Amino acid sequence: MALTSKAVFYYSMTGNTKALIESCDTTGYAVFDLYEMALQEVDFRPYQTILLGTSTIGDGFPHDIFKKLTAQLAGMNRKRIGLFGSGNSIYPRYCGALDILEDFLRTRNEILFKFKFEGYPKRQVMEQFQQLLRDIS
Ligand SMILES: Cc1cc2nc3c(=O)[nH]c(=O)nc-3n(C[C@H](O)[C@H](O)[C@H](O)COP(=O)(O)O)c2cc1C
Repeated sequence: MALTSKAVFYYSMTGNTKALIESCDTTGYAVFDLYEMALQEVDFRPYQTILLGTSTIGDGFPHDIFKKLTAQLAGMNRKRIGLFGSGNSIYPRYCGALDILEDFLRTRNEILFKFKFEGYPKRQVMEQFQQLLRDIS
């Protein structure tokens, strides 16, 4: 697989983050639902551009699966990364999972965007995200 290829890896608890990615035309991207995968099946290495999606739980954290993927995430180097995910602004750390992932990944990789949205994605949110996907070469 070419190193220029693109992939989306996402985890969604109640389907909001999943609904965003499913609303978009993801032609050109390999799309992986982390909920459906065994840990050992997750491999970021073949992809140069990686979109990571997660909602936020706890007190502003990504889902546990990302903790279990720490070694793989730490191994990411010179990737182009986009972060996206749903949250709820009644919590003090709105979509904090994305901030944590950004902090963890930004020194070794290029962060293309961080796209936070509230609850189930509205049409405008879907359109904005679709545009982001189109803008990534
Ligand atoms: C126990 C719990 C903790 C949460 N903590 C946060 C939080 O700290 N920050 C936030 O923005 N949203 C938080 N949320 C809201 C979810 O991220 C939000 O409902 C989101 O839309 C779920 O998206 P998903 O269906 O893609 O998993 C929390 C939800 C639950 C159930």
